[in-house]
Amino acid sequence: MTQSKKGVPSATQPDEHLKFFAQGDRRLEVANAITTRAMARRMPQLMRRALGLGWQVGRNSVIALLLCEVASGVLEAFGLLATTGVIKPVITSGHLSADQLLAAAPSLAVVVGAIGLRALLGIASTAFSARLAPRISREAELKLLDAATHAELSAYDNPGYNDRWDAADRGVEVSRDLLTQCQYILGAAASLIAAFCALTAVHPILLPLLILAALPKGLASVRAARVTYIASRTTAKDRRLLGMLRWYLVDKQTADQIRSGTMADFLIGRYRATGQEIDKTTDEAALRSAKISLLGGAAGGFASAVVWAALGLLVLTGHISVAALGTAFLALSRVSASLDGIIGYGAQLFRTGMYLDDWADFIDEAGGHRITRGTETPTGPTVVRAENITFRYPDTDRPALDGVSLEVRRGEILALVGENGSGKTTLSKLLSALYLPDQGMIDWDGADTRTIDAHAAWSRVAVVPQNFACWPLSARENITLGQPTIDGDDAVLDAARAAGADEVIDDLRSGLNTLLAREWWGGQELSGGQWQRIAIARAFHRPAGLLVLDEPTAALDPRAEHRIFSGLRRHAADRAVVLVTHRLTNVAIADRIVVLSMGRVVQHGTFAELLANRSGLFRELWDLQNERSGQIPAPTSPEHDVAPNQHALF
Ligand SMILES: Nc1ncnc2c1ncn2[C@@H]1O[C@H](COP(=O)(O)OP(=O)(O)OP(=O)(O)O)[C@@H](O)[C@H]1O
Repeated sequence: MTQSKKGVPSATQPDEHLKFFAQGDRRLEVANAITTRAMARRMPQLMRRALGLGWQVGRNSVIALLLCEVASGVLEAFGLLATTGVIKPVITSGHLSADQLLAAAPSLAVVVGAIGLRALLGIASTAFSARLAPRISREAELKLLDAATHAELSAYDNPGYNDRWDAADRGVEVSRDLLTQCQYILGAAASLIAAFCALTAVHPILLPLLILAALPKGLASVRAARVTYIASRTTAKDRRLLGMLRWYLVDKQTADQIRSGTMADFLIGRYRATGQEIDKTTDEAALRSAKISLLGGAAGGFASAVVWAALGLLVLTGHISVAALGTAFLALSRVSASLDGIIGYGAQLFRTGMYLDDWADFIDEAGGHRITRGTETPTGPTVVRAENITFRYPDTDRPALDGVSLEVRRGEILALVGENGSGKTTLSKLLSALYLPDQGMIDWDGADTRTIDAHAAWSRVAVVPQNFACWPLSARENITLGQPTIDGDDAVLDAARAAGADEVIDDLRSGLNTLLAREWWGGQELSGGQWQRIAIARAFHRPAGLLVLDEPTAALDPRAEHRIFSGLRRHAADRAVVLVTHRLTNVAIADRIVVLSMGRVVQHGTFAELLANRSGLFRELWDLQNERSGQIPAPTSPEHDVAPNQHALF
């Protein structure tokens, strides 16, 4: 909500509505600048791209497909030229005798044979293209997934990124049409060339006349395709919003809150309103397209009339025979159908091409965020140091971190403490090389994380994030993350024990082999705390130099929490540990504590030092957290006795 004063919304300013936001939609600008000439120039490039993609997934099928189309064109030319030979004996005498039929038989055989063979070739090329299309689509999808996983994590914070991803994803969807469209265009082009040859044989003037006749319709189809593409791009954000609303409405995670909060009608109302906005845009585009097509059709009809008039004139003036007129008639209808095919499928191909450009751009630069760090392979890390770092999320008013410096070494536990939004999670992501600072440097054993190979760096980090993933995999794979273990299950069970996940695994019907996904056939579901134990075991199992625990015990019961923290020191022996938590009793285990406020370090020291500083933020938070323990009624029986220092802790 827009604020007139800090935290106070202005009555005159409207509520902000959920709307995906993308700065400067580059593709829309490109679409607006598209001309028919540009489209015509683009066609061969798109055909090359289609065949190139096909080549990667099945070169034999591509060769077979091309041969089928060429052979089909050649057969068509022969068939058309043979038509004159069929008509001539019939119309020269005005009646049909057995001799005339016999004279026409060879030409007739060519015509019939050509038709039959072409039908067979058509079936074969459809089969080849059906074989290639899904493979092309999968290949395109795999390339996109590869690019997305090679984008910087910060890409997701960038408003334009999701939009580019969506456009690229649409490119994958349409990629399966690419080859079919090319196949139809190639087929139509082969037909056209055959008909051109036949027409030129009848009279050369017919050729330019035909091209002229085809132009208006062609121009109109191109413009209509552009209008449709622009509408599709304009509504992309709203369509994404629909997808998200659908997810919130039906997903298991929100299902209970949709019901208990009686949210369904409200969200469905939003869905309906957004759908209506999309409809409005697409209706306008459909109307514009129809108008353009109508104009193109009218102009094309007039141009065709001119061609037919010219043909009549040629017959009347004796420039072509009546038999040749028959061939011309067939060739002309073939030319018209072929041109329709080329233009229609060409326009579709062009639209597909625009989506594929989005896809190709994304693959080239991972939505503008391809990881381009250095290639240094990290050791350790033994010492992780933040040197005067500043970090700001895109389009935010103030930096999430401002001039932060700290250090954590192997064998040490460093705790990050502070109020909500003070920058703890952001800092932990920078320390683990998931983000890069805008200014300053994160240094791993003397190497700037900007110069370290990102994937190599992440393989040395173990993270338990606040929102950890519950992978629909077996319990073992959930701990090993599907990565091979050299010492079988021993290390997995060790990590599980340290995280208290051994009790969870013992209760599973097939132990480590149990699939942890209820909604998947046969899977078992865990409670929030049980999942958290698995997530901690996952981090403990990873052979990492840096262990980051962000609120690792938020869902754990006191016994499980106690077990984690009492065992943490053992894990810190050969790791640098960064612990983020609001439960200040837990940070007593840390060697040093850094207190953050509004992205800045406001205090640092040991637990005892910070507690002793009565005017510091840490002490204030500590007192607030423990204030209510003084209000707990004193125990009335000896078995409920609590040690004095436990009041302070719990
Ligand atoms: N993806 C993001 N895009 C924009 N701003 C963000 C993003 N993530 C965090 N912020 C902002 O950065 C600041 C620091 O957030 P961070 O999550 O690091 O705080 P935190 O101290 O971990 O908070 P908490 O205790 O609530 O987990 C906050 O002001 C937050 O609004």
